[in-house]
Amino acid sequence: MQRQRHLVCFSVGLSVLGCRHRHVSAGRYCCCHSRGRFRAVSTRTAMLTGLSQHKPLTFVTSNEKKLAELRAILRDLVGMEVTIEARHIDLPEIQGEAEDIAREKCRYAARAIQGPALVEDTQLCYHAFGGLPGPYVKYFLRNLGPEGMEKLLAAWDDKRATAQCIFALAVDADAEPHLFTGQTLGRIVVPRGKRNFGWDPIFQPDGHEKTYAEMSEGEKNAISHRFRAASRLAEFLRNHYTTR
Ligand SMILES: O=P(O)(O)OP(=O)(O)OP(=O)(O)OC[C@H]1O[C@@H](n2cnc3c(O)ncnc32)[C@H](O)[C@@H]1O
Ligand SMILES: [Mg+2]
Repeated sequence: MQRQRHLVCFSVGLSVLGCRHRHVSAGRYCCCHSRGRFRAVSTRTAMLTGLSQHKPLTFVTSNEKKLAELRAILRDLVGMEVTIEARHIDLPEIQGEAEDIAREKCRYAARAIQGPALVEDTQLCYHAFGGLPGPYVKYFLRNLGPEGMEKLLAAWDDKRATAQCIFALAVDADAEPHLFTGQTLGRIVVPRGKRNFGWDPIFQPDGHEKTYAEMSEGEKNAISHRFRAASRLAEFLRNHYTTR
């Protein structure tokens, strides 16, 4: 079947500002920069993703640091020229497995937006605790602070932890979310470094002498759980929004 080309809005929430033409193969045209946020895709792709010119993708989060990191990762590391506008909606988070929480959060966001929605859920999983606090880390952190979260492991020799990030993307209000997961292994240490983002001061990634909080933004973003998940998300976006 011959694919017809037409313009599809990449997003308003996640809009293309410019284009490095990485997605354009020889002989094909690119319209990324013509109107700022349009690019050519095949009608088959457009139908597949469910995204259309009238349904922009929006990142829904209450966390400004997540937003800042995602923006920097996509721009600096993954090479996607994008700008992201977040919508702050207090999304209900069910109890259960991390994947189910992310999916449900995404369904809720997509229904609230009435269109394509991106959400993210982050977990910090202590190996000694069988993965807890995992998706409930926000509540542990709020009540115990980084010091208390480190002390939780005082009686355990095993200080290992996995930082995990799950992006969930629903291409339409009623679509089943796609998940993109990234993990970074490390250990829980006595807090060191800046105190401006969650549990960063107590997480020291394997192979590094610094905690996340002691690293520069660039250092953390190059190895983080969020970077790994965002790379998979970017791959999906490229595959579904690029000129072929
Ligand atoms: O609105 P949402 O996107 O849900 O934002 P949130 O802050 O509620 O985030 P989560 O539900 O995913 O809870 C994760 C907790 O872990 C914290 N967190 C998330 N990513 C982190 C990172 O990269 N480093 C340190 N702390 C992080 C975050 O501040 C929360 O306290
Ligand atoms: Mg949350």
